[in-house]
Formats: sequence, C-alpha cells, structure tokens
Amino acid sequence: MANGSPVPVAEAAGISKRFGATVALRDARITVTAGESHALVGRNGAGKSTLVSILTGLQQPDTGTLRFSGRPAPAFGDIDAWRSRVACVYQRSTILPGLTVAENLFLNRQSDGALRPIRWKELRRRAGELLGEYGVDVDPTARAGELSVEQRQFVEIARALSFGARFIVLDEPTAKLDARGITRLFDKLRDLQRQGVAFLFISHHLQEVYDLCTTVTVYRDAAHILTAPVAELSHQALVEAMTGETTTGSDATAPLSAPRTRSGTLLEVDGLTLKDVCRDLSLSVGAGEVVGLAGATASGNVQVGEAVAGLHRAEAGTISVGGRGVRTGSVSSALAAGVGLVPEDRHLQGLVHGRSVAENATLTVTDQLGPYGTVLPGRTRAFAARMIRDLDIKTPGAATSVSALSGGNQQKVVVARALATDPRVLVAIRPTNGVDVKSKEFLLTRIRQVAESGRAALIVSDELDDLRACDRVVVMFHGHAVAEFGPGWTDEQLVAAVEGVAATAAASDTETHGR
Ligand SMILES: Nc1ncnc2c1ncn2[C@@H]1O[C@H](COP(=O)(O)OP(=O)(O)OP(=O)(O)O)[C@@H](O)[C@H]1O
Repeated sequence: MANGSPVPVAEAAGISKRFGATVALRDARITVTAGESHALVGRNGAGKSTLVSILTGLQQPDTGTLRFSGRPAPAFGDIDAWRSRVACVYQRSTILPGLTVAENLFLNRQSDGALRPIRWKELRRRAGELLGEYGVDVDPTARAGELSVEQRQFVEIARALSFGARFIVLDEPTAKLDARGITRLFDKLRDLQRQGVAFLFISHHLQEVYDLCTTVTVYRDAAHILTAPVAELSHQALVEAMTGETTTGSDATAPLSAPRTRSGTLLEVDGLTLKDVCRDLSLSVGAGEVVGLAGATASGNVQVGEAVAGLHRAEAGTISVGGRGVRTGSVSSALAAGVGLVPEDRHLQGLVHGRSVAENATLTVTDQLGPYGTVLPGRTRAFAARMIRDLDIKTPGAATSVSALSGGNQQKVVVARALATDPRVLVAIRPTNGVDVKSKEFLLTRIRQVAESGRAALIVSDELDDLRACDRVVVMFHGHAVAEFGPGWTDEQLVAAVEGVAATAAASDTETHGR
C-alpha cells in the first residue's frame, strides 16, 4: 500500500449484490489484515452470508473489487486458486460423512497424476502429519460422519490451511458447540492467529466478538455501517449500530418479564430412560410456566426434548400431557396430545427447501386452511402473512422460497410453524439459533406468550439468553438432572452446573470429546 501500512489479506470495496428485487449488499466494504481476528456482525438479513459467498468465490458480485494480499481475486470458477487464498468453515459441514478424515483432507488430490493409483497408506500418513502440524487430535482413518461438530470444524480448518489459505472465514462456528467446545475452538484460533492466520468471524453472540476479536465491522440493511476496534465500542454502541436505534441503556439480556407462578402440571416426564442417553429422568412443567432444560452436548437434554415430541422411544418411563399419556416414539401421539416442536436442526428437520415461506409456515396446520382436506391458497397466504408480521420475518413475501431467506429468518419460519398449531406444550430446542440479538428477544417473548395463555413451554438450550427467559431451569449432566434453578441465578452458577462442576455425583466425568 502506498502509505506503507501492511497489505490486507482480504479487501473488498464497492460490493453490490442483488437477488431479484432484494438488495443483499449495497456498496459494501471490508478490509482484513494479516493475523487479525475480525468480526462481522449485523441483524438477520443484513448481508453477511452474501458477503462470505462473494469473498469465497461462490458468487460473483454485481459491482465492486476484491483483492487478496494486494492481488486481484482469482477468476470466478478457478476453485484451486480461490482455495489457496480463502476458506470458509460453515455451520453446515462441507466434508463428506461417508469418507474418512484422510480422504476428506486430500479429496481430489489423492494422487500426483490422474492416472496414478492412490497410495492409501501414504495418504493416511500425510493426513496424520497435516493434522499433527495444526495440533488437531483426530484419527485420519475415522469416518468423517462420526466426528463431533468440533472435530469436524478442526478438520475443515486444517484442510483450508493445507491449501495454503491464510485467511479463514468462520460463519457462526459456535452455533452447535457447547461451552467447552467453544473454548477449545477459540484457543485454536488464537494459536493460529499468532502464526499469522487472519479470521473473519461471524456470530450473533456479541460476547464472543468481545472475547475473540480485535476489530468489528457492522452491516445493516445491506450496507457497511462502521468498522472499529472492538475495545473502543461498548456493547450498547454495537447493538445501536446493528439496529440503527438508540437504546435507553436497557440490557438486551435482561429478563423478559416477571416469573409466573405455575398452576397444575401440564407436561409430566416420569422416570424416563432413553438408551445411551438418560436414566430415570423426571421433569414437570406447569400450565403457565416456561422451563429451561439446560446441558452440554453430551448431557442428553436435546434427546429428552425430542422424546417429548415423540422422536425417541423410551426404554422405561412415561410422558404425559394434561394427564393424558403420550406414546413414546410416536410423533402422531405427541401431536395429538398437543406437543409442538422447534427442532434442533432447521436444515434437516425443520424446513422444506424450495417451498415457499407460506407453505413452510403452514405445514403443521393444513387442516385449518380449507374444508375437507383442501388447502385454499388465499387462506394459506393470509395465515402466512400474519406469521410474517408476528415474528418479524424478513422476506419479500409469503410466496418467496424459504431457501432465499437468510439463516436467521429461516429459523423464525421454523418457530412460526411450531407456534401455528397453538401447542399445549411447546418444546423449543435452541430456538434462537442463528437469530440476531433483537429478533432473539422477540422470539423469546413469543414463546413466553405460549405460557401466558395457560400453556407450557420447555426450552432446551445451553444459551444463557434462552434460559434467562425461563421461570425455572433444570440442568442435565450426562443423562441426569443435577440441578434446578429458580429466578435469580447467576451465569456462573448455571455454567458451573452445566459443566458438571457443581456438587454433583457426576462431576468427575467431564470430557467427552475433542482433545
Ligand atoms: N439466493 C438468494 N435468493 C434470493 N434472496 C437471497 C438469496 N440469498 C440471500 N438473499 C437475500 O439477501 C439478503 C441478505 O441475506 P444474507 O443471507 O446475506 O443475510 P445474513 O446477514 O447472513 O443473515 P443471517 O444473520 O440471518 O444469516 C436477505 O434479504 C436474503 O433474503
């Protein structure tokens, strides 16, 4: 650069991108320097993922320039050239589950020449070396599908570095990790940063931005709003930049409303035993109550929530709603009892991609959309329009394909769908996954309204913001309920219980995966 400052590893300027009538980016810019950990934040639909797809060569911008280490970006489609400059670790895996770790690492580069046979032993050795070099403790012969999310992300990072890239984009990498996994990921990133690797880090968890990043860029409504050192920007100033609204000092993480008193049990889980998950677990949620079921990845809390919704058969124990038994392992029995579910993985269990927002939002209530099993398009549209308004879903319209929505707005469609049935018991698994700070508050308020109308909600999550919206929090550790918190718990107390460091019998058995 002319002024003598170091050449940025990545520099995008004047980037615009349109999808039909939607402007995803308008004259946007970003500059990432070597060894920097740079956060990109913004509300759902602000344009972050679109920028990532442009920075990684997956999409071409309509206008703008892109340079890596001072040189123009490779030609569109020259995959090898892009890979040597930048890589992205997504929330969703890009490694192939049926192949081994070694095969994934050297996919399409197994042998020196197209006609030379692949030397498997050599391949495994090289994979072992590569993983060792980056301190990734994963067996090269393991099937990728059997890795934990954390191990899989480490493999993806090692693969990116092995292509020569010194700039890595991490798109919500912590969304599926528990607290320990996040700590290990951050340790690794700091380690690599010291070796000169630069990161662009996308997260809706602003605390993570403060913990990990040195610089932050905010996008709002498709445009660049500011870039500043993280240390110079208060939490409030950051949220204001994201929302464009002045807050009156209110804390986004404050409790949503006063805790409610329960009146009569609506959901009763008694002595539940799920194979390899939990043993003799009991839990109840009263009418008018929101209960949190917290726990780390291996705690079994997600499976218990899913079991309430009929997704797992129990070896022993009962589940009942309003005194009526629910057959475990039967989704239709759970539905008939009035259980609604926000599933953990919106991609696998939540959405029908390629179908419209309206169709997805009304999938669970087709019986209300017309007489005698018919579905009236007008009624579907009206129903969907109400949900779009109610949950503040950012979409050009009800007829838009859900695949065209940003991640956070897709999540809102999943929540909308679960709420549409007016469930007596709503089981919401990590309901605010990928949702921005403002929308998070909004979604949690909607979930609380389920309880306010005399129904019950079980929020299965390890997100403190989600748990703060609950009247009570039950903490699971390795298949057992080990603690229960009423109002007024502190983050430290809850995290300690989740980590198994509270005074519990299970506390000695902690590490389950990773290093
Ligand atoms: N393939 C597409 N077709 C149509 N519209 C799209 C497409 N991809 C993105 N958009 C639109 O562009 C806008 C920006 O979306 P983008 O995914 O970049 O947002 P984001 O900031 O990553 O949001 P989130 O935090 O929810 O992931 C949104 O309005 C989105 O609906």
